[in-house]
Amino acid sequence: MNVAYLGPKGTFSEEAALRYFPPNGVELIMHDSIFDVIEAVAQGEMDKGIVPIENAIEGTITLTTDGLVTNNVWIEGEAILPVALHLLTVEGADVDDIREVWSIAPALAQCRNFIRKMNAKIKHYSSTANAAASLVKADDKHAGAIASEWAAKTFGLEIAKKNVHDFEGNSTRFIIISKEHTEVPEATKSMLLITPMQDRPGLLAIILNVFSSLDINLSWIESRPTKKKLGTYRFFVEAQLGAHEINLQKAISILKTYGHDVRVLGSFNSKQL
Ligand SMILES: O=C(O)C(=O)C[C@]1(C(=O)O)C=C[C@@H](O)C=C1
Repeated sequence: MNVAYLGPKGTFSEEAALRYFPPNGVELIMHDSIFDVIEAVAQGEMDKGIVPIENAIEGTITLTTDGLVTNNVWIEGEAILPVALHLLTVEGADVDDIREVWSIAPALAQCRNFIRKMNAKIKHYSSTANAAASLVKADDKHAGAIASEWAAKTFGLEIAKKNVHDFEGNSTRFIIISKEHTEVPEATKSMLLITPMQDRPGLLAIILNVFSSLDINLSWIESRPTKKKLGTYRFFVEAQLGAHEINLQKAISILKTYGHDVRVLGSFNSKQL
């Protein structure tokens, strides 16, 4: 079995993949972007993929939610990884001389206050590890990369400042995706994508009422623009109930009779890494 993840070597995605999948019989294949991972799974080039969907500080990783809208993949698992971000520099660099901080957007956002205090500019890379690798290549003493301890070791960089994320207890939630709809019979969570038929007063309240009236607890709700007209949205709704449960099926059919489009994106269990 092959598993796609965001590379290069040394990303949090790689760490999550190594901790989630058993070592035997699994080949981890790195990809250049989160979107490439989702697409490779949707097109059947990869058996499975692992991508970040939510961070405790920054919230939703919209690259992933948008990828789920446009690609037909199935969420079969969830894994929560503790995330410690550090400022990495090349040997001999002085933290006081750092003028630029490099990383992937969600990691930069998790250290926003720290970077502001440093008075540094930001530069975007496709992953924390890509920023670290680019720093080694550039050998720039005026730049630092926000990445993991594992990335520091992998690329031979120094940890100039430890734990630079703005709030303690940082973690990122990853989803495990596949092309096939593998039913997990004892799944305790499901993810739905609801595209309302048309806007009307109390639309979201009406949708949420369907779940509360069936005693279904929701653990996550996120709206994303339809990208067709300003002010129109789709809703990602995560329920604490497997897709096989009768109450969830009832909720889906009620929402459909209201005319809303409902896609079940997956049904899964959560794992702490
Ligand atoms: O760049 C990486 O190391 C990733 O695996 C991506 C990513 C993300 O985009 O959220 C994953 C976990 C952390 O939140 C920071 C970066």
